[in-house]
Amino acid sequence: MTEKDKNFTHSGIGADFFAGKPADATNLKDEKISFEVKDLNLFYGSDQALKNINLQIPRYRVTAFIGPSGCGKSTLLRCFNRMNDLIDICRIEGQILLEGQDIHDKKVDVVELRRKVGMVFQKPNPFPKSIYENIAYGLRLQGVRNRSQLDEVVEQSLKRAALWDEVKDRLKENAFGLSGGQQQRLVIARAIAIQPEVILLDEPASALDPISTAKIEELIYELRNDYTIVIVTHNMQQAARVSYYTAFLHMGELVEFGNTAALFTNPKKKQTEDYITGRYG
Ligand SMILES: Nc1ncnc2c1ncn2[C@@H]1O[C@H](COP(=O)(O)OP(=O)(O)OP(=O)(O)O)[C@@H](O)[C@H]1O
Repeated sequence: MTEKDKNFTHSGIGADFFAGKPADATNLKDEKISFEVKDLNLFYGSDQALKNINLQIPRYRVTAFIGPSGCGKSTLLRCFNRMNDLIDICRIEGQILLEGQDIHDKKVDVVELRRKVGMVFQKPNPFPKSIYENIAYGLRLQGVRNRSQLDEVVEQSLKRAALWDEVKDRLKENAFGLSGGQQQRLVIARAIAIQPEVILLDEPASALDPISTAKIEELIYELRNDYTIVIVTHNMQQAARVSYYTAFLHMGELVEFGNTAALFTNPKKKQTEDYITGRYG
């Protein structure tokens, strides 16, 4: 370990953490891109929360957003499925392209955008329905009535979310009877059931105990090759464990974006280094 690497042990993440992981296995320029953010500025009333963000989110990779409280991580995440549309005082300038299509274009159906870009929040939010109906809900909205088709999707989605074995004998029970960690995996299964391309995770494990957190992290790892995943996290170890790319934000600006191992062991910007070594945040 070099002298510089030793500096990173404050956050518990040093070069050792990444031993064996390829630091620069893939360059961003070689990736297919899901989202492209161009000159994005976002205002809540007269307060600017995001400043001139330019960013690409690689397809079928896990990208983590890290940074101190209030730096704009959740705000940026909510831009990707236009959840900020629901906030009256929010105004956006710039462009966000999903697979080349401007998501603010008049032709874009927001309901369809949110089907393609699913979102999971900090607090699990199952519907007050049975476990089965939570998963079947989105399909029923799409007009699927065929029972065996619904059964199949429910089973596959719950398996994909690593929950099937725990709930297969109680599918008719209310989802509120599940533990917090199980509810969060149920919500992820509900998102998976309608075949999204992207899954946005806003601090998905911060309300969970360590064992449930580990299960969510394992699940993210399992899903990483089939979905573009963007995760907001306060927990740098979590970002280091689950993500392939990391974006560090500070006071509404994107300070640094890069391969996670490289960003944590060899940050290019002083602000990033200060944050990951625990000097502030
Ligand atoms: N609905 C809103 N109305 C007005 N201001 C908001 C709203 N949501 C967020 N903000 C402000 O925008 C800034 C960025 O907030 P945001 O929640 O995106 O940051 P964050 O990095 O996710 O923070 P945290 O880690 O604490 O969740 C903050 O100054 C916050 O007060």
